[in-house]
Amino acid sequence: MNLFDTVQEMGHEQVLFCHGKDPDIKAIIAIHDTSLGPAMGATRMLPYLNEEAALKDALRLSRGMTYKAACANIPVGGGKAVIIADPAHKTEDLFRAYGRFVDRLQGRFITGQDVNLTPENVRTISKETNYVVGVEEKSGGPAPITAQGVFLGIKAAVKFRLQSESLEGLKVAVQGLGNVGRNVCQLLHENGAELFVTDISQEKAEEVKRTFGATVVAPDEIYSLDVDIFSPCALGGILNSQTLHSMKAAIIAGAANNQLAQEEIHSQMLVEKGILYSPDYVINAGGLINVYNEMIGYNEEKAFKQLHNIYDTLLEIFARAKQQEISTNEAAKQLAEERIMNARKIKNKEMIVSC
Ligand SMILES: NC(=O)c1ccc[n+]([C@@H]2O[C@H](COP(=O)([O-])OP(=O)(O)OC[C@H]3O[C@@H](n4cnc5c(N)ncnc54)[C@H](O)[C@@H]3O)[C@@H](O)[C@H]2O)c1
Ligand SMILES: N[C@@H](Cc1c[nH]c2ccccc12)C(=O)O
Repeated sequence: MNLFDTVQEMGHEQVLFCHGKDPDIKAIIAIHDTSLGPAMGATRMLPYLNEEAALKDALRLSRGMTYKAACANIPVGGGKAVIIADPAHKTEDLFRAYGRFVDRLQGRFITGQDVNLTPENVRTISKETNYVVGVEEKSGGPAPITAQGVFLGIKAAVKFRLQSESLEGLKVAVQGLGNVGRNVCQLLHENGAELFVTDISQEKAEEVKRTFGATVVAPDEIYSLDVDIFSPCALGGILNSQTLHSMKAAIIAGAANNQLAQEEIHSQMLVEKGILYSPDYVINAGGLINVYNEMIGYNEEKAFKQLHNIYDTLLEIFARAKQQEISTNEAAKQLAEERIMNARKIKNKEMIVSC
């Protein structure tokens, strides 16, 4: 990877390589854009195959956070951090060293819990910096609100693609029954949908089968089911040439980040197959809305009002994509970039006035 070319192409403001000897720490903090406000992005910990894979993850996820905040109309920018390590080797020293790196950014980057971090780990990071959210879980953690946002996104897609206000009798395949996926199943079940589910944990799948009458399928069978909606709530990269080839669903709407394996190729493939795709960073903004509201003083009414924007924003994106004959992914990007450009123009005007 040609580092500066990539960073320039993706529009990042700053990428920090954090290294320490004692304790041994390797982390990357990617700040994509702060036009709308400080960069918010949770921290994940993974034993990446190589450093390039870690960097790619941080760059792509941080850009996703910028677009996520812009589409959700939240006045923050996008960032993301990855700690390159095996989660089996967590230590207090490691998280405190990481916290000091975050603190040195003096609020340009605000972080919290993502893949393989626990609320306890985030609490340890917060011993070194105040620029952490979700420590107290004042609002009950982000997953329930993320699931509600996904549910609203599914309803918007059903309205646009199937011209229906109801989910009654629709078949939905849910991949991943973790914190978000299980809540999505509950909301779908309560609204009359028929569930087909999978998880690598047999225990989770059996529990959802018992509780919501779902049909359990093997992990590699979930993509090709004859269903109306596919809701990916587990991993990224699941929309690829192989899975899309056999996909029969009319709608894809789920919580997972970075669903498209290769953005341009696979968003185009979705258009060609006539599948309506709800861009991941639009439909899964509930978690960000939640932590943002925690940061400014949690107000449930306000948070839910912002959450409901997901429904209207998706309808706007679908209509824009149809009108311009572009992918929904491209339409979402356009919307986000317009909002960021407007914010920059206002900032520039304010600077001229105050000069
Ligand atoms: N938690 C949030 O608020 C939030 C917000 C935005 C986006 N997301 C994204 O949504 C997704 C789910 O988040 P979560 O908090 O529910 O995570 P989680 O870890 O609680 O759940 C993920 C589930 O997926 C299952 N899984 C993993 N690999 C699988 C596979 N190959 N096939 C089937 N199931 C598999 C796991 O066993 C687990 O049950 C993630 O991609 C996350 O980045 C979550
Ligand atoms: N990880 C969530 C949002 C989130 C949860 N906790 C956070 C802390 C800081 C910033 C963002 C978050 C997402 O991908 O949308």
